[in-house]
Amino acid sequence: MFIDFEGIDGSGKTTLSNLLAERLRRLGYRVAHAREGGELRSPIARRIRELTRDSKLLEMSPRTEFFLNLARDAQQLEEVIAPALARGEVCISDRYLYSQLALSGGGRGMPETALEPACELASQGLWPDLVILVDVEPELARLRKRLGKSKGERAPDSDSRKGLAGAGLAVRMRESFLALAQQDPSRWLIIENNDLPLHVLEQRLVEAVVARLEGRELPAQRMTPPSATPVQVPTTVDEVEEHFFRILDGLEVREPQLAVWLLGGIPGFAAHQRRLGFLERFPGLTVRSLIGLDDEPARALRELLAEVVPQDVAMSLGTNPSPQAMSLRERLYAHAPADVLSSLKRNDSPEAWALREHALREGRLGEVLCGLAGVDDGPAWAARELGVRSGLYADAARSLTGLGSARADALRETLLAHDRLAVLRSVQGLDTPFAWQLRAALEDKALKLVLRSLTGLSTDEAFALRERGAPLTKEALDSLDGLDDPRAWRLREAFVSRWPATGVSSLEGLPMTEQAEALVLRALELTAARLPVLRNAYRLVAASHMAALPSERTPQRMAGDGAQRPVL
Ligand SMILES: Nc1ncnc2c1ncn2[C@@H]1O[C@H](COP(=O)(O)OP(=O)(O)OP(=O)(O)O)[C@@H](O)[C@H]1O
Ligand SMILES: Cc1cn([C@H]2C[C@H](O)[C@@H](COP(=O)(O)O)O2)c(=O)[nH]c1=O
Repeated sequence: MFIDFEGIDGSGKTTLSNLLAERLRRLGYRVAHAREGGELRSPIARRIRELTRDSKLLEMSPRTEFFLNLARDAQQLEEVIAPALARGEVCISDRYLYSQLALSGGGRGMPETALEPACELASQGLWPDLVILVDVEPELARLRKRLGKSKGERAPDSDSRKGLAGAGLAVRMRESFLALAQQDPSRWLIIENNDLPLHVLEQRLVEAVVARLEGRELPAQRMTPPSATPVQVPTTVDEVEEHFFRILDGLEVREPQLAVWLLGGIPGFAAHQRRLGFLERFPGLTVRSLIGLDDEPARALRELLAEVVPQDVAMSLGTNPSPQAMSLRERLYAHAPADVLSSLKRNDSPEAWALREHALREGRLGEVLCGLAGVDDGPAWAARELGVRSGLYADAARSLTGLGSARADALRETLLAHDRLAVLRSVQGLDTPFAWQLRAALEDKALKLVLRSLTGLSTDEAFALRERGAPLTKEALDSLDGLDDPRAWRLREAFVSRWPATGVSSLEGLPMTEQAEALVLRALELTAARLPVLRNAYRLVAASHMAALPSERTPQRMAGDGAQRPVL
């Protein structure tokens, strides 16, 4: 029997397919997993995969990508899947040709009728007996993936071609997978991976697959969580806090690390109380959740954990340039040099330069460059030039972020030949001819980064680009953070139903006016107050509570962190 796992990135395919293989083996079945632990078994397929992920290959067309992906699946089929089936084994695959239909069809917009014959050819008529669609809300999948990366489970792949089109691609792929499942209900089994602990999903999955292996019928196509009490949605922003912590209580039992992660950047007493509850089990994640916060409890927690998790403490400082943050960095440097140096962006104080000079004497040029964004003095330029001579192109490009001078653009021109995406990232917030030319050249190749580079811009050109991008991906709304322009409001209101969590987070930095409240409540209602939206809503509510406190009690927001919200 051939069992294929499908679903968007981060949906849980690798986790669940590995668990199933293990359980079936323990039950005595002979099982071959074509991608055990996430690694494709065929070396040729692995080489093709590298090609499809290479972020230098921005010109790869959707058709080329489709044929390469087919080649990868055809090779896995011939080298691994077909022989395992011929030996009479149960063969499990983590993605197969359906992924290519969903990516190239739903995701990239190629006509499915044209794709199907090519898939048929690649499959040689061999299609899975059972397809398990691990269905998850894309925002939740993104959160879990980010958390996994922060725990070091996965290598960071910010510079893979994957994801360059923006988070909207996963939303379209999910819709495609669900449509494929609907067209062929006897072959597809849908497992929702939103609210159930892994061990429960695993058990249900094993029972369903064993039923199929024993020739019994599958219970139902959709394995839905048992309906709990009717969903309650906040009807005023004052109810958001209670709802958020109630949902967080449930999550704390199932996925405690995700619960800590969701506290990222939330100010106020209630969130600090929760952090204390997590401190012992997850000190690193807990201190990281202080990003953007500079109140007394945040400072005390950092002091407490400086020796225990120095890297996380350094990260949690963001780019705060306060004297207290600088003196903590001096203590942390010996244990977390890269994170300390990276947190010196826009900081040209003598203390920051003392740290950089120390690092340069230790040969840490690349790490120094990573924290030079926005610094425009002589020593910064000397470091950049040395970086280029040493081949540190991406780091040199990073160091240019926020600089709009002719000198910065001249260096960008040089760096373009080496790393276009790094240069694109460096034009964030710039309204220069160079920045606009680059955006135009890369709009169809790296829409996510192009849209992100608009953060803080309110020109007509920036809004025109956002309007083109908003139907495709949420990053068009991300770049509205803090903008109170009528055009920003029109975009939020038009697209909050498509990108509800981002519609809410784009209100960051704005007062909680009636218009903002209405948008937040609409997003909550549209999504039945699902976690990613509820979490973003609570972050706004908590910030507005802080802003309403009498000024002597108002915890300071981190200076220098105006444009920084935790990447969740
Ligand atoms: N129900 C769950 N509870 C807790 N963590 C989960 C759950 N489902 C998935 N995860 C976590 O989410 C992350 C993504 O899961 P996984 O790697 O299995 O997804 P995937 O679909 O294989 O992703 P990709 O296609 O990107 O490789 C992992 O860190 C995994 O541990
Ligand atoms: C570019 C891109 C691809 N996918 C899908 C389609 C492919 O079959 C697989 C390859 O990825 P994997 O890491 O080897 O599983 O992923 C996608 O989901 N999103 C993308 O941006």
